Amino acid sequence: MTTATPNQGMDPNPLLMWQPTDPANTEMNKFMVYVNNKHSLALQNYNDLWQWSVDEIELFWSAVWEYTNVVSSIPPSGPVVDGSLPMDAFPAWFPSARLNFAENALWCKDPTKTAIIATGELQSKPHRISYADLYSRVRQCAKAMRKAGVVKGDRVAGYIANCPEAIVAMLAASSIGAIWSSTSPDFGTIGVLDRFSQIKPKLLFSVNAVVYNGRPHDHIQKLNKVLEGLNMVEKVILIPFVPSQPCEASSVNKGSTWADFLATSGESVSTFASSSLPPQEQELIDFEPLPFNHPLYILFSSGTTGKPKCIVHSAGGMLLQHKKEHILHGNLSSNDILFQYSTTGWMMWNWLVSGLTLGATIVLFDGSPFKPGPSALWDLVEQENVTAFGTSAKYIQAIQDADYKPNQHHNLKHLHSVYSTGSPLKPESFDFVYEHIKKDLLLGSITGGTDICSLFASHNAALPVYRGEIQCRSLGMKIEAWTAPNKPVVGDSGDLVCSRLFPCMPVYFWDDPENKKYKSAYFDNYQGVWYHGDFVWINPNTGGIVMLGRSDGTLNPNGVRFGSAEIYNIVDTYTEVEDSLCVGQTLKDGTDERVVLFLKVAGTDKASLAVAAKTNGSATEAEKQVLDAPLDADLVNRIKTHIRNQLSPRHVPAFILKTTDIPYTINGKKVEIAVKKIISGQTIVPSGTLVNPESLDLYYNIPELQQ
Ligand SMILES: CC(=O)CC(=O)SCCNC(=O)CCNC(=O)[C@H](O)C(C)(C)COP(=O)(O)OP(=O)(O)OC[C@H]1O[C@@H](n2cnc3c(N)ncnc32)[C@H](O)[C@@H]1OP(=O)(O)O
Repeated sequence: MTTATPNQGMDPNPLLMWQPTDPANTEMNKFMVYVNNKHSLALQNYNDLWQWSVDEIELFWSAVWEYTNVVSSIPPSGPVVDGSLPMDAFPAWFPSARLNFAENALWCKDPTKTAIIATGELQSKPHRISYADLYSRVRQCAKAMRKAGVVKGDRVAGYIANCPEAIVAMLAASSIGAIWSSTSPDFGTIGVLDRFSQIKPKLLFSVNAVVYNGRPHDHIQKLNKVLEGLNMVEKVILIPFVPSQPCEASSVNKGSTWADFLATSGESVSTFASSSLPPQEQELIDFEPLPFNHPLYILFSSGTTGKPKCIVHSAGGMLLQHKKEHILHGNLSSNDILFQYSTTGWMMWNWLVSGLTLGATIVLFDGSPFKPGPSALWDLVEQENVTAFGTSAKYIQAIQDADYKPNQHHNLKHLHSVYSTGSPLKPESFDFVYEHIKKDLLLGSITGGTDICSLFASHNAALPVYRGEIQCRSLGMKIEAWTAPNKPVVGDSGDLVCSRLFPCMPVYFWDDPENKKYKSAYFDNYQGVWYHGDFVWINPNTGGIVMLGRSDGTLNPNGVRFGSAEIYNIVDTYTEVEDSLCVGQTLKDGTDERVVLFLKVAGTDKASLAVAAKTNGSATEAEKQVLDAPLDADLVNRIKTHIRNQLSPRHVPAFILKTTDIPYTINGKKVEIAVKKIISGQTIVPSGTLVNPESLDLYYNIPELQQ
């Protein structure tokens, strides 16, 4: 466990930015009335409700199941979970129930209603798919998957753009009980192989090309490279995502086009065959009735060592948690049009897809949100009457920096919520949203992560919004700020922990038979209590939350999280580089960071310096010469290009700088957090566990990192 940074500047009396006009009419308050009646309680406010939800987890989650109308082939009976067990016992939830995630996503009462609006950069007009149409496409795709030999538990992967076919394939896989996993086309070969080679997918869905930043990028070449390392894939299904680009099945190994693949279902289909028949009048999908804990998704999170963790999320956990978040916290219903800017590689994509389980319309966008200009997403909000608009703190900052004021150009009358995630939303961005987007809306700063594929602290349509704060701890999530084991604090900063079981905990990590990796990822710091790796501050007055940054080495530039191990795996292949250290530098306003990669070039270690000292005079002179010599520009460019091509453009460090020593602990671990703090402006007292504490001096006041 780590000591929290001091809670400088935290304001226990933040400015009130917005209040709901009719809180009694929100789903949150209606739910409170529902549980009061059902369990003869007298809960008065959100705080009471939250406390009850984390004290009585069995009653709470069972009430969420009923209130949000989960569709199940066998409804739950008997115990919900053994709530007395520690979190790292990973008990089964709702063991008697049987359900299917895809069935829940396709249940919409009005089949003519639009399920998906899909668009993106350089696309002339949005593509619309009704619930009836979605149902028939999922049926065809599921039949084709079964024909291809996909069975329960198989992995089906997407190296895929944010397009309707990704959702069709995901729902088709989950209707069978296969497990879906996706990564976005900006990922390079190693990034994809490090992920998919671990989970061994049977089918791979992909696209011919993507468009980003105003131009098409061919995807086939990258796809073929990836396939060289994925010989377990039996079929690759190629979607003609960019019509102007070639899309030949023969251009990839084991390739089939989307249309040819669907045709193997035996149904006569065209690529976008549309069906207006309601599901009950169509041939029905054969939904597998599955236990609550049956795997739905595999998501990836990379750390400071080794390959990315393959986090397996359950169908029941995702369904119940996302329904709780969308319906109770977001006050969303089937009348809503939900947009979230995301790629298929971020968990917000999974979160968006769950909007289908409410019967809402979801809006997909693929490409740069700034092309052809900063109005791109706002045109969409206006044209499609988007009611809830999800984006990142970084995006809000970017339009603010561009001095783009959406309310001067757009009629946003249908918009009732804006969500922001990825990194903390700074107080000035709250001012910007209320002044230049819309006065009367719920600004939900939300936080959670890939590890839970959902939220720990979130929006709440029944509560006021205070400047700089996340509105509340989410129902059923017993999150606290701990300064030591079992020492929760309020009004002071601490480690973000979650100390009670919740149903969307990962069911397991892939290929981790004794849950060793799983336990060490979350339960090593505080025995049996989920440690999330963030610092947090809880306001005693408002109950709001402020996120204070990572307490581990996770990198988070522009709201895109990844681990330093991915960078080390690349840099380690360079013989010119003896060692490296990759850390984030928190920017002055504390809300974003840039990645800095330090290289210790071969020949600059202490022994070599001593040799140089003999030849050149004093050791310090030799050290000075080595330090003063600039890093070879060609080496820097090669590493940057390598990272860009093999991981993704989003992984490329903002700075690659030279160092002569890298701090290590006596256990042989690179000391990332201390260096991160130093380059972010803090002074560190070296811990006694360092082998070379003097090396930390090299990281103070580095000129390049002062602007
Ligand atoms: C609840 C939770 O806690 C959950 C989460 O956090 S989930 C994660 C949430 N995170 C986010 O939403 C991330 C937010 N950030 C962003 O969306 C983007 O950084 C941004 C839209 C704000 C900025 O966009 P941008 O300026 O275009 O930069 P970015 O999108 O990062 O692109 C970086 C590079 O990748 C390239 N790129 C991106 N996608 C590409 C693709 N598909 N093909 C080729 N290149 C691509 C870009 O061209 C760019 O290249 P250059 O460096 O040559 O310019």
